[in-house]
Amino acid sequence: MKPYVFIDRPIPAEAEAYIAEHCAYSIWDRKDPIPPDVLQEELSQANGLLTSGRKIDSSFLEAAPRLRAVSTISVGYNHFDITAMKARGVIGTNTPDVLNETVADLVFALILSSARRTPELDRYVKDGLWKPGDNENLFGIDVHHSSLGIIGMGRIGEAIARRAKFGFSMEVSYCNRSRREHAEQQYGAVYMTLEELLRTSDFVLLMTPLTPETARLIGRDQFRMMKKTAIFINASRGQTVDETALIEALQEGTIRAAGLDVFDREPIDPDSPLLRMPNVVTLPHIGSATARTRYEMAMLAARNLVLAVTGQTPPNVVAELS
Ligand SMILES: NC(=O)C1=CN([C@@H]2O[C@H](COP(=O)(O)OP(=O)(O)OC[C@H]3O[C@@H](n4cnc5c(N)ncnc54)[C@H](O)[C@@H]3O)[C@@H](O)[C@H]2O)C=CC1
Ligand SMILES: O=C(O)C(=O)CO
Repeated sequence: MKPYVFIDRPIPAEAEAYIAEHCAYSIWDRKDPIPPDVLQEELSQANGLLTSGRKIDSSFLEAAPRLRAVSTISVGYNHFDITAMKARGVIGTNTPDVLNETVADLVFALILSSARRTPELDRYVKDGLWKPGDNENLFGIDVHHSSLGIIGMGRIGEAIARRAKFGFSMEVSYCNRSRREHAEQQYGAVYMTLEELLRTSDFVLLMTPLTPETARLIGRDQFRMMKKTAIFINASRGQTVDETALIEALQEGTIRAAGLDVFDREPIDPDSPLLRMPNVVTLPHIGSATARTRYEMAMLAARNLVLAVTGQTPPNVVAELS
C-alpha cells in the first residue's frame, strides 16, 4: 500500500504530481487556514507531512500517531521541536542550498536600500517633495569599500560574502560556530569574536539559524557596541534580535538604520514603531521569494518527503535528526 501524505498548503503542480506518483495524498490547496477538524482528520492518517513553518511539537505529534516524516519547504527549521520529533522517531527534512543566491540577492537589496535610503527617497519624489537645491538631505552612505560583518557564515552567508567582496570591494568579517576556511581563502573574510565584529562593522548582518543559542543574540548591549553609523540587517529570524532593544537603538540614534526581512511577530504588528521610522527598510519575509527558487524549494521538499515515507534516506535530513 502506498504511504499517505498530507500537503498543508498550495504547491506547484509539478511537485504535487511527483508526490501523486509515489503516494496517496490530500492537499489543502487554499490560502485560508485549515479548519482544526480537517487538520485533525488528516493527521490521524498521515505518514508524511509537507509544510512550511508549521510548529511540529509534542502536542502536534500526539495527534499524528502514524507520522514518519515532516518535510518543510524552507531551510530554517526552528519550527521543529527536535526533542519531540526524536522521541517519536519522526524524520525532519529541509531545503538547503537551492535558495542561497536568491536570499543573498535580497540581503544586498536591504543593504543598498538602507544605505542609500531608496524607499524613503522614492516616497519623497512621489510625494512631490523634490525641489531645486536638495543636496545633503538626500545623502546616504557608501556600500562599496565599506565593512560587512556576517554573523553566521554558512551557505547563505558565503553567497553574501562573495557579492560583498567581488561586487562591492567590501571588507568582510564574520563570526560563526567554527572557522570557514573557504570564505577566508576565497573572500578574504576575517574571523572575529562577535564583540569585535560589532565594534568594527559598517554593516552588521545576522544570518544564523534560530536556536536556543541565537535567540535574542542581538540586544541592547550588542547595539551599544556597534558604531553609531552602523546599519543593522536581519534576514535570519525575528527572534534572533531583541526587537524592543532594536527599536530603542534606532530611536536613540545608537545605530544609523536597519534593513529587516524578518520580525518577532509575522506579519508585523501594524502599530510597531519600526513601521514609522524612515531609517528602517521593512520587507515581508521574502528572502527566498522568487518564482524559480520557490519552485526549486517545493520540488526538493517533495523529493525529500517521498524518499522519507518510502523508507529511503532523503538528502536533506536536518542534522539533529540524522
Ligand atoms: N529571510 C529569509 O527569507 C530566509 C532566512 N533564512 C534563515 O537563514 C538561516 C541560515 O541559513 P543557511 O545559511 O542555509 O544555514 P547554515 O546552517 O548553512 O549557516 C548558518 C551558520 O550560522 C552559524 N551559527 C549558528 N549559531 C551561531 C552562533 N551562535 N553564532 C555565530 N554563528 C552561528 C553556523 O555555524 C552556520 O555556519 C536559516 O536557518 C534561516 O533561519 C534562510 C532562508 C531565507
Ligand atoms: O527557507 C527559509 O528558512 C525561509 O525563511 C524562507 O525561505
